Amino acid sequence: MEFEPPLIEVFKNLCKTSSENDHVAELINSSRSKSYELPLVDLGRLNSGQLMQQKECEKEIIEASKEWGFFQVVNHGICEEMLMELHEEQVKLFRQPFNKKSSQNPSNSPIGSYRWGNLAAKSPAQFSWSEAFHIPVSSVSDFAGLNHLSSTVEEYTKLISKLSQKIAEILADNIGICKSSYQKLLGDKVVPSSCYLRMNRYPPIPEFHSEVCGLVAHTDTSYLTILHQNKTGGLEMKKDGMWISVKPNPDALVINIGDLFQVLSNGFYKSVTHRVLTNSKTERFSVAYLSCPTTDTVIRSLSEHSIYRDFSFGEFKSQVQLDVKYTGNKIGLPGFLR
Ligand SMILES: O=C(O)CCC(=O)C(=O)O
Ligand SMILES: [Fe+2]
Repeated sequence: MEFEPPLIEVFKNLCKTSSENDHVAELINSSRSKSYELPLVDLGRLNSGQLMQQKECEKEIIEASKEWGFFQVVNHGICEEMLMELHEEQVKLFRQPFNKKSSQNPSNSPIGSYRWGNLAAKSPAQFSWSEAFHIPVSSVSDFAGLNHLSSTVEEYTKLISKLSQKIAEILADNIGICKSSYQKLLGDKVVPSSCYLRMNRYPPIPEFHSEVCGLVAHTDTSYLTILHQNKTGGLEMKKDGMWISVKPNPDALVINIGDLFQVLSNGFYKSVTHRVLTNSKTERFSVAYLSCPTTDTVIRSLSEHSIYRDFSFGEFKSQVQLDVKYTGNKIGLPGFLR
């Protein structure tokens, strides 16, 4: 099929050249993961006009961010029709010929970039059986034009940006970031050119390779990520050393804490490792919105006893890119401890 990236060829080569081939199966162990229900938060209460309900909802968001780093939300203000249209546009986007998709590849392109597999992978265990478009929010409209997508993608991005800001305000307020500091740390710094929409597609994988990840284990380089997943499961998060699968709920969006909120809160909120498993029968789609600041933003906790040294977001991103290039893996926050 002309839309499929040549994942199998690259993966086979990686298997040939890698001595770790025999150990891939150790990494997945998908049959041992548990299917828990993540905390489910009804956001309808935030605008109910009832102070008690609003506070209760905020408390649940804070508790889930602290205990799980992951939660699902319903009554988030994005209607089912829009989510269905978003999905259809996404299918259309990925059904374009591979050559056209990969021509949108330059990583410094302001309009967005296309990734498939993981060309930095040093072993099969580091390979991601997926393709993705990474689009700065400020370029969503140009990107949609270039790929003949409807205005739904832009409308979705506007709504999800607002939702992300609301959740960020609640989390920041709880860790003592007052309105004026919030503006300096997040409000003025989280702008459309620094936030991203990541559209992911996970093609079905031949059964004999089912030990390969759709997306290798990672934490998100963001303040917050809000994810819409289609009905095909596969997302797993790590809790207490166990992989837990995040069952798709058609009414819900998945929110997870990224590395930057973990630093801001000095480890109170958890940026949790997650990954995506592959499926031999059905393809999976997801759209992740990543809220990020401008590269010059200094990331620091307000605590006097911060466990992380101060760093700019640009420095953090560059380090992540270097680590992936040289080791095949993201190291992330452990490299920024004091
Ligand atoms: O597809 C998913 O469920 C997860 C995607 C993800 O973790 C990411 O894009 O960072
Ligand atoms: Fe992620």
